[in-house]
Amino acid sequence: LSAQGAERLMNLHPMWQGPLAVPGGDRQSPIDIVVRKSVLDTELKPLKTTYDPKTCQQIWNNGYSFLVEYDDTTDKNTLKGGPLQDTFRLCQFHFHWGETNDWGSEHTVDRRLFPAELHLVHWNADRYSLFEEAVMEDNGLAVIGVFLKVGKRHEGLQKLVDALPTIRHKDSVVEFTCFDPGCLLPANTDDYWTYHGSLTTPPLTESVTWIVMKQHIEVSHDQLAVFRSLLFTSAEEEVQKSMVNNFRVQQPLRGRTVRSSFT
Ligand SMILES: NS(=O)(=O)N=C1NCCCN1
Ligand SMILES: [Zn+2]
Repeated sequence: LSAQGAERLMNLHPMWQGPLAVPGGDRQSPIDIVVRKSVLDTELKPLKTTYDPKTCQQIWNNGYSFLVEYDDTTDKNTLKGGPLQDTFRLCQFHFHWGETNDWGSEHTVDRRLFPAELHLVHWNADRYSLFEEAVMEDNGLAVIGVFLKVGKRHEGLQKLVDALPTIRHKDSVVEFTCFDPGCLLPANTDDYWTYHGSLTTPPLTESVTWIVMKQHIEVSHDQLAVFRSLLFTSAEEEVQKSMVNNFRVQQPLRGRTVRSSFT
């Protein structure tokens, strides 16, 4: 097995932590955001999100995280502005978290870890007609990252937390409607860092414009504990493994510049 083969295997392993970048990958994610090395870009515009809660369809456990999926066959849920030239459509959001509140996020800020990180995944609907096409293309995707901190209860999140026990096992799906993903964004969405990177789970393609919010959101300890009650394993498997630490290790910056929309 060549080194490259081993790398590919490593990245495909179910609990792959992908310590290595994708072969030849020089824009992999996640990364540590070194604040004093980020470059202010005054051309960066405010983010413009328009989400329609009625287009929320289902919530399911894919064996690595849980995803809330939206109907992306029309332009009902869009992301524009910020560093983006085109209009992007939301297809799903999901989270990454740790087994304790001491770690769990994928990105870090000056090495600071957060207990969890939300990813809102969008694809470029001006250039492509399906997520699957956009995922392979430069500038095909835009993912908003939001850090979670443990504090007061997040009222908007509770409807989602209440659904998690019904999708404990891998591959379980339930209908999930009327959820506004906008309620998970911080109050201030004008301050963010942005850089060109990749998906942090397979296919790890380098097609993502990352937009990482400076302001975090707060969730309660108990809400986050319910995330950890999910399982990586399906109902059939004998040994049940709790879904925790579903984050990728950080990747080399490879000379990339992280831009900031604020000083
Ligand atoms: N964690 S991530 O970068 O969003 N990775 C993803 N991989 C598959 C499709 C959606 N997102
Ligand atoms: Zn993610």
